[in-house]
Amino acid sequence: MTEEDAVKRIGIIGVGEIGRAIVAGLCDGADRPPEVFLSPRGAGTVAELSERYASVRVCAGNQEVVDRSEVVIIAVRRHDRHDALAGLRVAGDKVVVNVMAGVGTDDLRRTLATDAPLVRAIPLPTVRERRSVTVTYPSHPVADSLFEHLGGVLPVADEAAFNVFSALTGTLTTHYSYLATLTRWTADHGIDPGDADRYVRGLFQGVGRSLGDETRSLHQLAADHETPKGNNERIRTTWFTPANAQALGKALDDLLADL
Ligand SMILES: NC(=O)C1=CN([C@@H]2O[C@H](COP(=O)(O)OP(=O)(O)OC[C@H]3O[C@@H](n4cnc5c(N)ncnc54)[C@H](OP(=O)(O)O)[C@@H]3O)[C@@H](O)[C@H]2O)C=CC1
Repeated sequence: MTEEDAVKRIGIIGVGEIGRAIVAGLCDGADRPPEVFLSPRGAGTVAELSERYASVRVCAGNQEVVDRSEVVIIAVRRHDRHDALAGLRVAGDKVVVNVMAGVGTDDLRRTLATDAPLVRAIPLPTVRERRSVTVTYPSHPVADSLFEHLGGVLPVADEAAFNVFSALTGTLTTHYSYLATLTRWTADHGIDPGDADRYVRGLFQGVGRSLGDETRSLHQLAADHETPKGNNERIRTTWFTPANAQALGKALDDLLADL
């Protein structure tokens, strides 16, 4: 994205975990950060962000966020959306980016009663370091260039495809819990919990790094880490059985049906 293309005024309604990560991604170390306008809820967080970044300002209310911005990012929790948004006036020349999981475009259009383009997006917390590949639908040049700047953008063809990616992001904390379970098992066998924690983190940081090697498929990476009849093959085939894989697929299907 060139400086000329860059969105210059970005509003965020709902400044919690993901809102704060987006602000950091936009402003941290940026030569010419955009002006960012924040909704006032979460007074401690927004005050801290406006102190840390000169281009960030806290607005008196959500309508002011909309009025000052070219792009408005909606990042409240799903069940807070009516309180946060009902009655706002959103002119047709704004672009609204909806990052709320499980809130479709039709639903948001009813709440906002606007003709403005509405774009759904799935930013991940790594937008903070400008390393999230953000899925968007529908593709919109302004929203796509915003997320391109935050680590990359993956526009998809329809809302059904968007929901498939959205379901995938629901597996993240399971992954952390899997690692915590390995650590607990290690400590249960008499290993110092600090050593267990450090070792498990190190093991899987190695996995994270090898995922960066896109010349090898995921199956190839697995095969490269596995000795025939070795320990990895044993755990994979005795624990991650076809029934286990099927149960994971079913949990994802059930989630998808609710999105
Ligand atoms: N966390 C993540 O990794 C991701 C989250 N999302 C989506 O982003 C949304 C927010 O998630 P997350 O950041 O985790 O949630 P948080 O609870 O951390 O943040 C939500 C923020 O919205 C604020 N808020 C509530 N009501 C209003 C209102 N009426 N006007 C303005 N702000 C309001 C809350 O303030 P208060 O604390 O005072 O209630 C809080 O600061 C969710 O819909 C989620 O699905 C999407 C992608 C990734």
